[in-house]
Amino acid sequence: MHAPHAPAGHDADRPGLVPVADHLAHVLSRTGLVRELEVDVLDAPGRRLARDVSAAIAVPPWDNSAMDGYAVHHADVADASPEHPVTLRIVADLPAGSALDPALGPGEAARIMTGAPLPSASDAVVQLEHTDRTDPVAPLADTVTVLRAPTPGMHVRRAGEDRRPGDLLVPAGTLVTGPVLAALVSAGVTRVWLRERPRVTVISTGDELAAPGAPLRRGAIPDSNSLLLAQLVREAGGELQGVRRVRDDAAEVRARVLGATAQCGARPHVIVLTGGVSQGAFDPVKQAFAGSDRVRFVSVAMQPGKPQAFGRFGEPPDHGLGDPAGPERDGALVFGLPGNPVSAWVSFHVFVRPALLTMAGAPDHVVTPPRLRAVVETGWRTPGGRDQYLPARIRPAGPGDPGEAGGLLVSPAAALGSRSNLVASLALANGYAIVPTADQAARGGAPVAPGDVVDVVLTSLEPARA
Ligand SMILES: Nc1nc2c(c(=O)[nH]1)N[C@H]1C(S)=C(S)[C@@H](COP(=O)(O)OP(=O)(O)OC[C@H]3O[C@@H](n4cnc5c(N)ncnc54)[C@H](O)[C@@H]3O)O[C@H]1N2
Ligand code: MOO
Repeated sequence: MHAPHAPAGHDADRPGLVPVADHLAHVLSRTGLVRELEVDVLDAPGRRLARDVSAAIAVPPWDNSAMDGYAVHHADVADASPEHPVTLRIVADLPAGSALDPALGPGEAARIMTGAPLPSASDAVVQLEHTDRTDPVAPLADTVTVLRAPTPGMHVRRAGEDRRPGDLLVPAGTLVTGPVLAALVSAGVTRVWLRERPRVTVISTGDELAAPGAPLRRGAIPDSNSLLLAQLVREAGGELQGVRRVRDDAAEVRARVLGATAQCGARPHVIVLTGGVSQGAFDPVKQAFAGSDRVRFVSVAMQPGKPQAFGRFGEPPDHGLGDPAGPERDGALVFGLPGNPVSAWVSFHVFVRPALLTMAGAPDHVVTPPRLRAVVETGWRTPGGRDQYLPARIRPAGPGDPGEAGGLLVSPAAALGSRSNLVASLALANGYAIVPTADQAARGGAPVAPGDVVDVVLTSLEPARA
């Protein structure tokens, strides 16, 4: 595993740039855990476990059969073969769900279905294909002839073989998915301690922004960032507290931020702003926090995503203090992301998502997404002096493709390559490629070329089209 967001090589010509890893470390150092709460296990899906969960009952709960067949005494049939078949008397019929525990004397067997509890007296199951009773729907006969000997314990699933009562079932930090829920209910767990979802307010800024679908006057564009970020928040396990659009007016931006953190009820843990963080004459987010030492503006050594604002501001989030002495006491976590849509998308993945996951108690290996290696299919230019984060189409190599079969291939999502305004092409990205500053320098500024190998991070498990 690579170091989290490997540091950008410090570029001598750009002394003001903060390495990506340093900015991320600063963000995470100011990020605490949200509150934990105990809920019914059926309300758990989609949230993370706050505490380890142990099995309350054995899984499986009792010895049972792994095959449709006949429960036997192993000793009775230890020498059975086609040449020396052994005939047993059938004394019981045990479908799955049967509560019976029939006594089996010597020379006796019970017909048994997959999942039915094994009679206490039995120590092996002969699958029906190894008997003379191969018709699964035939009425129960009086006898069965065993043609092949089972091994001792054959086709028996032992009580507790998966988990015994008290065994660790699922560790803290795990997201409750379908399989996790299946494990919890199978192990008799009825209540679990979860982290609440981090509550997030999204605020987009800009005089040019029109409501999605509204007619566009000259100069206007649809406000896509607020929808982009709202959906990314949901996908990262956050709970949307509100989505707002604000004009390029610093006083209004400040009022909105303060208003969000002061509202009655559940205040947001996080406020994500987009736009207005750069050098423009009307950049309202920058002006809204001017003079505040609580929200700082930095230039991060990444492309896109260079201008970033980050800090804590406003009232602390209520009903949500995981640790009252933790960083939450300093107000909501505030991110000011650049307005260019690709910059906002990359910035969310690199800084905001790790913070949301950390708040929810995700383990480090989840907070830091794995970097995979991919062979470049179509090349692209690099910016130089900043780590490049390129929206990419990533897919497994098939027959006739370059690289090893099953290995990953990567291409730019946009035909125009690495430009932070290409919002329409973002739809094709299922991840991003990372070309560190040092690697760009090592190649003397030459473009990334087909056949090169680069790091990629998947943002979706759905592979790109060939
Ligand atoms: N003189 C300089 N100009 C710029 C610099 C710089 O260093 N010096 N940095 C550039 C970089 S890099 C970026 S990134 C952008 C960041 O700009 P802002 O965060 O201030 O964002 P805006 O100026 O408000 O908008 C930039 C761009 O994005 C569009 N946008 C904004 N909000 C939305 C939205 N909600 N939905 C869709 N599109 C949005 C906006 O229309 C602009 O085209 O600054 C560069 N300039
Ligand atoms: O950093 Mo900007 O985010 O290059 O487009």
